[in-house]
Amino acid sequence: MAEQEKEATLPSKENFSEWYNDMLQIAEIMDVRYPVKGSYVWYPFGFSIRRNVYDIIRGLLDKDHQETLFPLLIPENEFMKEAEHIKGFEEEVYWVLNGGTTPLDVKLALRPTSETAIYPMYRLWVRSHADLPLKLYQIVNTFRYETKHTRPLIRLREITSFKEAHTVHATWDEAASQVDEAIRLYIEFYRRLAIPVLPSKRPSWDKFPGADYTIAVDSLMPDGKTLQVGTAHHLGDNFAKTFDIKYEDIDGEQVYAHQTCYGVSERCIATLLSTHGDDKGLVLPPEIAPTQVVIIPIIFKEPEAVLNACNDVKAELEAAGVRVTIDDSDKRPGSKYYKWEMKGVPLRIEIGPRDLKNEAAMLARRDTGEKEQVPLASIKDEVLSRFEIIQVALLEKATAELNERIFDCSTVDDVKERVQDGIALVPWCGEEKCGLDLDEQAGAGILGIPTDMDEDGTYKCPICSKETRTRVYVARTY
Ligand SMILES: Nc1ncnc2c1ncn2[C@@H]1O[C@H](COS(=O)(=O)NC(=O)[C@@H](N)CS)[C@@H](O)[C@H]1O
Repeated sequence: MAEQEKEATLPSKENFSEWYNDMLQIAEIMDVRYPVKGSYVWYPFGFSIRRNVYDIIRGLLDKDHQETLFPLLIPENEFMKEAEHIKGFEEEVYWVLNGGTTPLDVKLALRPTSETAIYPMYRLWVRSHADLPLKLYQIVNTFRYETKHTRPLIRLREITSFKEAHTVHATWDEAASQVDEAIRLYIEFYRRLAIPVLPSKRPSWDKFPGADYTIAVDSLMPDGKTLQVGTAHHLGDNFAKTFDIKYEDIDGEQVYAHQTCYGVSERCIATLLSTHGDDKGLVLPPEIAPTQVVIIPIIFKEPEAVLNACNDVKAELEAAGVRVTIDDSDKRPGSKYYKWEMKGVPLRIEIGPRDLKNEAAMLARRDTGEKEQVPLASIKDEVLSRFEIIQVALLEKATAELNERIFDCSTVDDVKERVQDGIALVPWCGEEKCGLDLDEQAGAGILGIPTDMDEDGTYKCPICSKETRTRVYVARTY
């Protein structure tokens, strides 16, 4: 990529929307200039972040799932089988009508999600209870003709990094346990990105088309809006009945299976970059960072000795598995600091002639800016221990920021005010009408009922004043 001619500066993160757009370009994450609305191009640097992030979710899934790959094109007759599902996607699905100049005899859908591609095959694969549970996932591109405002990493028409898992179980309860397991996996996945997320059960009008219920995890973006960064759906036996997915149980009876599906997209990267970034650019958790350490030689005399010391440190860190580079370009140190801070490199090591004399090096943390001189003899341990410290510090900081922006509210006016900054926790009687009225009056919708919160109080619905023991998250959303 052409180096930035002059050092483009980011707007303040206070102006999140502008910061976000400029960050994607200046830090070389995604190039938004591709001539198809809702389709964007990964820069190699952004793609290496994506690879590190998706290696984490693969590692978590591979413990008891198998990765696979299904076709992109779905024949109309299969896509149109499950009524609820169609209703949910008919406005979003792209169709292929021709092969070259030949009209196709069967229209083909570009998968918006892959239930109707996978389940006809599950019908062939699932025969006996011994085949269950079946737990597969794939990481593919999917296509949704989004009519709302498209946004890189957040709302795409071509979702480039759609991780979708599809599981088959013998009973409704086993599928329900799998949904809970999926949410636990997502919470762990986001913990590894140092991102706190809020799990909640979506209201019935917001569940996945064709599902019995949906549990989602949401993150809070710097502008006070929440982002749905993962969902898990209990599909009951709805799709099994539609696609005839049955198994022979131990009594020899044919029984419809129960299923789940759960998905994450590149929104996980949107929240990673947005939550930890600052006015100088990205701040990356060490496990994700394509470059974890950059070594800057401070050369104004004894260049040989300084560069030798830098190479020795690089070799020692590489031997310990650290992703490290030396920036020995002829730029002045300040512009080097700018570049690597923009790319979110967690640690910078500065080595100059004075450091050599003291057999030490200067270690600078990207997340706090803290600089400390450390002995060259223990540089490897100093670096590795700081990776742990940075990971914990980023998660603690993001968790504190989230908790400060969840507000107990009892009136509509409270909600209206508080959702400008974050998430309102609001009593709800459970009636859809009250939920929709609240959305209309407060300008923010019900996210869902927290699944990790024990309620022991009684409250009054702010719309109808009915007594209730249930409270819901309410927020402005992407
Ligand atoms: N247009 C989009 N751009 C980016 N991410 C999206 C988009 N639409 C949905 N997502 C993300 O993809 C996740 C899964 O999508 S979904 O519709 O909720 N669920 C499914 O499609 C199910 N088949 C589980 S994979 C959502 O939670 C959301 O985080």
